[in-house]
Amino acid sequence: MSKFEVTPTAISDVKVIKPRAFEDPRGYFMETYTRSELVPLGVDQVFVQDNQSLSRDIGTLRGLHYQLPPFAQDKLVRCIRGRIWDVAVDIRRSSPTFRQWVGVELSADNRLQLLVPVGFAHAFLTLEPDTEVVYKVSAGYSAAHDAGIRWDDPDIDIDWPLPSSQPVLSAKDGVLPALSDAIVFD
Ligand SMILES: Cc1cn([C@H]2C[C@H](O)[C@@H](COP(=O)(O)OP(=O)(O)O[C@H]3O[C@@H](C)C(=O)[C@@H](O)[C@H]3O)O2)c(=O)[nH]c1=O
Repeated sequence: MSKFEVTPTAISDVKVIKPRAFEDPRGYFMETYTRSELVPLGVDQVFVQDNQSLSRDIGTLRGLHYQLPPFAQDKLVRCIRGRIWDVAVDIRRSSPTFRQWVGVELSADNRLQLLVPVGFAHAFLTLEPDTEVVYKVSAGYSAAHDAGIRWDDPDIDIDWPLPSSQPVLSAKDGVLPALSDAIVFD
C-alpha cells in the first residue's frame, strides 16, 4: 500500500498529496515526502530547497508569486501550524486553463499538501493567527527572477475567504502588476 494518495485538482497538473499517517497512542508518524514512493504516482519533480514562513496575523496573504526561467520553481506546499487557503493560478499562455485558479485548504490538521508546478503563480491566505507554512522548491531563490501578480486581479477573480475586508500584505505584494501586464510562461 502506497504511503501517499495523489489526487489531481480541477487543473490536473496541480495535485493534492495526502501522506498516510501511522497513528498510535502517542500520536502519529508520517513520511511527508518520499521520492521513491511519489515518482511512480507521477510526482517526479526534483526539489533542492525547503522554505518555511510564519505569518502572525490571520488574513495574511502572500502572493501571487512565481520565478521566471531558468529559476522557475515547482512547489510542494504544506501547513504545519494553523490553516491556509492555498491557491495556484495557471499562467501558461498556451494552456486551455490559462488564467484559471484552484484553491485548497491546507492545515496542520488535514495534513494535505499542494503540488504547484512550474507555470503557475502561487499564493496563500492564512485562516488562523500564527500560521506556519513549509514548502519544497525545485530551483533556488533568485531575486532577479522573482515575479508576481496582484492578488485581486479581476481577470483571475480568486474567491478569497478573507476574514476581514483587506488582507495583510507585504509592501512588495501591494504593488504587483495585473496578469495582463506580467511576464508569464508560453
Ligand atoms: C522566497 C525567498 C525569500 N528570501 C528572502 C527575500 C526577502 O528578504 C525575504 C522575504 O521574501 P518574500 O517577501 O518574497 O517572502 P514571501 O512573500 O513569503 O514569498 C513566498 O511567497 C509564497 C506565496 C511563495 O510561493 C514563495 O515561493 C515565495 O515567493 O526572504 C530568500 O532569501 N529566499 C527565498 O527563497
